[in-house]
Amino acid sequence: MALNPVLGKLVSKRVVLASASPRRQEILTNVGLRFEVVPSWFKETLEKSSFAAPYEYAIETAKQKALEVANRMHVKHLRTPDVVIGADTIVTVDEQILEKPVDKQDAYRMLSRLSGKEHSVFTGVAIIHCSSKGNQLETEITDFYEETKVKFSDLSEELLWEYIHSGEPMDKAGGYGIQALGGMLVEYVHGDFLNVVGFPLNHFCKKLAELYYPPPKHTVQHIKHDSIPSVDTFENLSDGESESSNFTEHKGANKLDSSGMCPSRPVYNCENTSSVRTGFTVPLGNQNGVSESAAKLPSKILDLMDGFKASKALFVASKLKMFDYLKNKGPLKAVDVANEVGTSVCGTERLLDACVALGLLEKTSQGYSNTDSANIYLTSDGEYSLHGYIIHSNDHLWPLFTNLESAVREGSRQNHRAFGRKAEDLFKDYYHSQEVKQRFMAAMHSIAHLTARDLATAFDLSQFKSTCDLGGCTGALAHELIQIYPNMKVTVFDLPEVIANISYFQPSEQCAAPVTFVSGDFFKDNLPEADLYILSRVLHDWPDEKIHILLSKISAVCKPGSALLVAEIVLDEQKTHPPRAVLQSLSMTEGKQRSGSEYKQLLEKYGFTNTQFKITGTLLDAVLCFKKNLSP
Ligand SMILES: O=c1[nH]cc([C@@H]2O[C@H](COP(=O)(O)OP(=O)(O)OP(=O)(O)O)[C@@H](O)[C@H]2O)c(=O)[nH]1
Repeated sequence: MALNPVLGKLVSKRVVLASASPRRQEILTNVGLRFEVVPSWFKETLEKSSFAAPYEYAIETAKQKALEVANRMHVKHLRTPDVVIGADTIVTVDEQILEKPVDKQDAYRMLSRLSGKEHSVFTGVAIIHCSSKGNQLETEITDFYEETKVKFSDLSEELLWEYIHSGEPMDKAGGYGIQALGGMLVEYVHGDFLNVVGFPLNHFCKKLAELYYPPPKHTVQHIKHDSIPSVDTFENLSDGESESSNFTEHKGANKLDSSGMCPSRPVYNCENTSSVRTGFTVPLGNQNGVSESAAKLPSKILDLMDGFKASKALFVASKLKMFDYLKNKGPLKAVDVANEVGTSVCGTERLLDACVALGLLEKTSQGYSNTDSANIYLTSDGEYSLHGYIIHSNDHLWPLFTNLESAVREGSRQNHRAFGRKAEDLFKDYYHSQEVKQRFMAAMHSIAHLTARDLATAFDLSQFKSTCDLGGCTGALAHELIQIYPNMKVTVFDLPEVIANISYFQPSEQCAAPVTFVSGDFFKDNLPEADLYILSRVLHDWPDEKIHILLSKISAVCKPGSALLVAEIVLDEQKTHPPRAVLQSLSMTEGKQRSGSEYKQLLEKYGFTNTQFKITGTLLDAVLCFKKNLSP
């Protein structure tokens, strides 16, 4: 293994990544580095004009980020790390430094500036080796930077705004994420791709190699300056020599080669690109009988007009368990499915064809069969089955949405219209009718199981010895936590009616440490003791008075340094994205969805600080905050 030895040098050290960037965490995790994440509190406010070159600014910011964490850990937490890594990514164009956009207008300004041009992405990295002499923190700093050139195509206004509304630009230098949707804007990349994403892994490994394996003089000529030494090279080098702390400062080791901004040619415009959906043109006869390419079909609007039909087709096929039959017995002809399910042949054929059109099924001369996604997500026993949530959507949400107009007119829940009962009675029903109870739990379990891994790994939670998932229902997240953190004791706290029905949802293979289920009402009863509390998909459901009761109770039992992990969809600051959250709130009147700053404010009110966000872009985002230390 030629790759491991460099990073292997860090195995026995307490390594801290002083960054909240999920991309940096991912890049380093992917290569097997073990580290704690302690995001830096250093504000990126250094005076840019005081630096001769942009990379100097990025390096200095990276250094300050890492130093802040090293100092904080040493002084406040009395834990001196061995190595702290800090990084800062910036974009430069027209001699201007662009960081993360502060709002959508700012993102627009940045992206329109980058449109059609080549720009540079610099990531400054600081590697700080720490030691404690007496009470003093001693540091040895190594830093470097990497430059990558990126050229954007010409971006149309429509594309720019669509991209901005996706929410992707907001936490990214220069307002784009090359690793995701932003990749569509890029014509070419010259240099290290990962440097653009936020961490120049290759250069980092070379630096580690320089630090831990400084070449003895006689071998210098055998090691290419810009190569990561291979195993052979390592074996030829003496560890004893390299182990000494002869870390040198490599300040601004490379020079900015040129500004290299060349004017661009219009090459790529989404309006003309068939791979990007903007609608298509149809020839229309004009008044003179001459056909002209005129009206663009508004494909988005047409899709929305049909959306409810597609949803209902999915719901009905799920309710009739067609995906289950096809998984077990497919491919099947429509008549066979109809016989299995007990439905009409003509109706079944239409529904199956609709599912093919929607990409849920495949149709061949042998009959209909499930797509891979249908097997995984739509069958009731699929690995990540959404069946429970789909049935909940059909039986519960659909009737509520049917009464949306009345909800908007009256500003109130429509349970009485949809179900002939008030909301509270209905909620009680969930726990009185066995069928409704199972349906509701299956729905919650579907989403919890699907999102569990993302949530459990959104932050490094290994510091917490005990966790309590409040309203954790079937324990889907709890089981995942134990898989990932085998030393963690996890308790699920939920209503007695829920706990009584969890057995069906337990994994067949038990983890090393079983999840503990405790029944109680989190608004009334004492909460189990824990270092970390979790509220997943709870806060959005309740009115402010209830949230006040719940957060006051959690705050009261949390010791300083304990934490609360909230899993919700976090709205952007305009509160219009992502659409899933905004649409979900149409059926609520008591609870509400919140933006990042609203969550931060709410949590601070109950003594939780250092709020960190992980916007996953999937079903749930994660917010981690810590109970404030008592003032000395
Ligand atoms: O193509 C991409 N370009 C940039 C990014 C991400 O952008 C940010 C850059 O911001 P910064 O260096 O200040 O880092 P933060 O996220 O604020 O975290 P710190 O706690 O380290 O300050 C960075 O996250 C890149 O990953 C991208 O994702 N794609």
